Parts: sequence; structure tokens; C-alpha cells
Amino acid sequence: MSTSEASTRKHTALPKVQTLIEALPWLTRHHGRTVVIKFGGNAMVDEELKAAFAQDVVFLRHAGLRPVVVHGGGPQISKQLDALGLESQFRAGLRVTTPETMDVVRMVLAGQVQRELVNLLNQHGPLAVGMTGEDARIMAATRHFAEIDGEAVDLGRVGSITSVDTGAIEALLDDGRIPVISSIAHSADAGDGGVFNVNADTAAAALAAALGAETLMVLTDVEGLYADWPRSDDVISELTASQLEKLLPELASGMVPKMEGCLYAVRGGVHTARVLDGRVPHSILLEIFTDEGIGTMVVPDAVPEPRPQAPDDLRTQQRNAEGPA
Ligand SMILES: Nc1ncnc2c1ncn2[C@@H]1O[C@H](COP(=O)(O)OP(=O)(O)O)[C@@H](O)[C@H]1O
Ligand SMILES: CC(=O)N[C@@H](CCC(=O)OP(=O)(O)O)C(=O)O
Repeated sequence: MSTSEASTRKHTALPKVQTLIEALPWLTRHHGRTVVIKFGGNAMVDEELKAAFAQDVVFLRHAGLRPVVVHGGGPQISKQLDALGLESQFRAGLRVTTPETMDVVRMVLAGQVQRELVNLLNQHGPLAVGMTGEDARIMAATRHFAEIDGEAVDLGRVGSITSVDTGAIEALLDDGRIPVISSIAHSADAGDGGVFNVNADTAAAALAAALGAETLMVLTDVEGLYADWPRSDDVISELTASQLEKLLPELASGMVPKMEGCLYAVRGGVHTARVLDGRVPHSILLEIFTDEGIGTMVVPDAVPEPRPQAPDDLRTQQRNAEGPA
């Protein structure tokens, strides 16, 4: 190879190296951190997007993060129910789940959507392992009663999570795997023996808090939380937990479990919870490794600055250090 050929090749490769170097502060900051990514059924719109999602998750894993995928599949469940001649009914944003519906929910989530995601991730190596909240008793739930017009309404086999055991997920993460979790819980009541249908946003938030995740990312089919939906498409880019709490009563349908989940996660110690547009290819990498943050980010309330130590405090400390008289 001539000297001029070598220098041309070096030159053309430089922008790629530049991109990698630019990612270095983000790689350093997130190394070893757990990230819970919720992939909503509405964001799984086409094959290319699903493949890009899998690439992003595998990239995170190879970059030293610990990604956990929690998936939904609402539209896919509705389609299957429809094919079986069963009606989909939602109340307070949750699917009314008869025992017959529960069988379909379990079949579609664990047998179809989860399998597809595991398969896509495993195109890149033996990484993904699929489970539901039933496996190793990861998620326990009791019957959820929705509050509608001040009344507690029974939605059938819809569950409220009562406890999370992260042991099996941590073991997989420690082994370098990517857990892919379907939002089904076992019954906390030993005598019940059944399973519960849990909203996937709620499940992702509960797992993020229990895992002490750094970030919860919720991928959906809108740009983020709209300030005045459906009248305007102005996205709220950042808000604190308290600001979100005030906004919750005004939110509609699909956004309610998402934003309640973000609030729960952040109040439970997760550093940031984000709602992202899953229709944007590589939205996860854009969010984590660049400063072009997209979507809505929920952050904890500002912690008050520690009070400057007064001379009196210092004296008390000195006395304590000396031990009891
Ligand atoms: N304030 C809001 N901002 C954005 N979307 C909203 C808002 N209120 C309600 N929505 C609706 O919530 C939907 C997302 O929730 P959902 O359909 O459950 O998605 P997923 O399947 O990703 O969980 C959006 O497509 C939109 O129609
Ligand atoms: C209780 C309840 O409503 N469960 C949801 C579970 C799937 C889900 O949440 O999927 P998305 O994230 O795609 O909406 C359902 O049956 O549709």
C-alpha cells in the first residue's frame, strides 16, 4: 500500500472514531448501571424498528450497561382476541380480563411477543432470556380494583403488584444476559394458584425500582408527554416528580400508567424515568449516548442544599468524637 493510500483510509475512518470518542463520557457515566427499557406494543410498528431496538439493547449490553427489557403487547392481544371473536374492553386504561382473556394475554405476551423479541436480540449472540413474572416468582400480585367515579370496580384477573423478587433477573444480568420480561404476575395468594395481567408500564416501573435501576425508558408511539394533549403537540421535555404528581389527574388513557410508573420509579430511587418515541429508529442510543435528549424526562425533586455547618454544629461534632464523658 502506498503512503498516500494509507493516509486516505485513515482520514475517511476519522469521523467514526470521533463518534466513538464523543460517546466516551456517556459510556463512563453509565458503565455497570442497570437500565430498564419498556417496549410498548404500539411502538412495535415495523420490522426495521424492532431490529433497530434489538441493536440498541445489545449495544448497551456490550457497552457495559445492564439492560432489562419489559415488553407490552396491548394491540397484539386485542388482535388475537378479535380473531377468536372475543371483545376487548378497557376500563381506566386497563383491560377487563376474564379467565378466558387471561389465557389469551399469556399466550400472546409470553408465547408470541416475548419470543419475537428474544429472537431478535439473539441474532447478535446468545444474550436474551425470556421470562414472565411467574418465573422464579419474580412478580407477585393481588386483584386490582380500579377507581371509577369514586367506586372500586373489579376488572377480573388484572393485578396490582405486591412484591418483586429480582433474584433471577440479577443472576441473568451477572451472567451477561439480557432478561426479557412479560408483564404477567403470579398470585400473591397461595390459595389462588392463578396468574394476573399487569399493565406493562406498571410492571416496568416496579422492576426498575426493585432493581435500583439508573434509568427507566418507556418507548411508545408518541414523542413524549404532551402538555395539552390532544389540543397541542408541545412535548414537556423535563419535569420533576412533584410537577408530574400535580399533572397526573389531567392525563388521559395510555399515558396514565406510563406517567404513574415514571413517578413511582423516580420516587423509588430510579435517577431518571423517560418516555421516548419508539417510532424514531435508535431512540435508545440517541437518548443515552448523545445530548440530543428526545422525549420527556422525569427527575427527582431537587434535594435541598445541605445547610452550611455553623460553628455550634462543629463544636457538637467535636464533643461527640471525643466520646461520652
Ligand atoms: N398527555 C399525553 N401525551 C401523549 N400521549 C397521550 C397523552 N394522553 C394520552 N395519550 C395517549 O397515550 C398513548 C400511549 O399509550 P399506549 O397506547 O398505552 O401505548 P403503549 O402501547 O406504548 O403502552 C398515545 O398514543 C396517546 O394516544
Ligand atoms: C391490565 C392490562 O391492561 N394489561 C395489558 C398488558 C399489555 C400492555 O400493557 O401492553 P402495552 O404496553 O402495549 O399497552 C393488556 O392486557 O393490554
